[in-house]
Amino acid sequence: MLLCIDCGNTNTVFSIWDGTRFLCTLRTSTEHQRTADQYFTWYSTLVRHHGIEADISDVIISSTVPRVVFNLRVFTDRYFGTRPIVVGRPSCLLPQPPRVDEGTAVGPDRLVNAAGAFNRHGGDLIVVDFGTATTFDVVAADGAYVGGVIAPGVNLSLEALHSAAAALPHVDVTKPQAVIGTNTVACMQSGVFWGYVGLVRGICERIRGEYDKPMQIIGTGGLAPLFAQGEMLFDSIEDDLTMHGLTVIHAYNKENMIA
Ligand SMILES: Nc1ncnc2c1ncn2[C@@H]1O[C@H](COP(=O)(O)OP(=O)(O)OP(=O)(O)O)[C@@H](O)[C@H]1O
Ligand SMILES: CC(C)(CO)[C@@H](O)C(=O)NCCC(=O)O
Ligand SMILES: [K+]
Repeated sequence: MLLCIDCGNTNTVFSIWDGTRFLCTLRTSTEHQRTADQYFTWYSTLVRHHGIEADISDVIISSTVPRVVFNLRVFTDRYFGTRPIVVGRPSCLLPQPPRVDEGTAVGPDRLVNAAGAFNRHGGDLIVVDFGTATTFDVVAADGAYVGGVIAPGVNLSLEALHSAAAALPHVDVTKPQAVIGTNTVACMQSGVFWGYVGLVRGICERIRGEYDKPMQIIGTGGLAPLFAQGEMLFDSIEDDLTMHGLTVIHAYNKENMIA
C-alpha cells in the first residue's frame, strides 16, 4: 500500500491508498520539531483506531516546508523500511516538467495539484487551492504546470486583521447573509468572504483572458465548498485532489524508474 503525505505550511495530511481507494485520511498540524517516533505514535494510534490493516510498501511526500522532510524520511525508513519519493527533488520524475522561469522552485503542492487535475480532466485548466495561501495553478494542454497566482490565504487574511488592529477580534470565516455588516464580526466576515469570492472570480477571468483558450476551473482545499456556495466559481470541487495527484506521480515514477 502507498502512504501519501502532504505537508502544508499549516497542516500535514497522511492518506493510505490501497490501489483503488483511500482507506483513511489523518491530519495533524505541521511542526518541524516532530520526530520520526512522534509521527509513528500518532499514525499507528489512528490507523488502529480506524481498524485498518495497512502494510505500507511505498511512501510519497509533497512538502511546502523543506525542514520537515528530514524527519519524515527517518520515519519512513525506520517504520516501513522504504525510501520515500519526494516531489520537487530531482530524483522524483514528473509526467510533465513545469514551464516557468529558470531557477523557480514551484511549490510541490502545486505540481501535485496540476498532475492530479490533469489526470482527471485533461489540460487547459485552473486549479484553485484554498490552503495557507490561495493558489491558482494553470495547467496546459499537455499537463504541464505553466504558472499561476499566489494570494494570501483566507485564514491568514483574517489573522492579519486580528493581529494588526487592536479592536478586531479573532473570527472564523463563514458566508454572511448580507454584504453590509451591522456588527464588527459581520463586517470582517463580509470583507473576507465577499472579498475572496471577488478575488477568485476576478483572477480566473483574467487568467482566461490571458490564456485565450477555454479552461475548466477545479476548486480544492478545505474552504472551496464554502466559497462555491451559490457562486458558480468552479466546474468541479475535489477535496482529494492533492492526494490523487500524489498517487498519479507515484505511479508515474514506478513505471519509469530506471531499475
Ligand atoms: N467552514 C470552515 N471554516 C474555517 N475553516 C474551515 C472550514 N472548512 C474547512 N476548514 C479548514 O480548512 C482547512 C483545510 O484546508 P487545507 O487542508 O486545504 O489547507 P490548510 O491545511 O489550511 O493549509 P496547508 O495545506 O497550506 O497547510 C482545515 O484546517 C479546516 O479546519
Ligand atoms: C504557495 C505555497 C505556500 C502554497 O502552499 C507553496 O506552493 C509554496 O511554498 N510555493 C513556492 C513558490 C511557488 O510555488 O512558486
Ligand atoms: K493543501
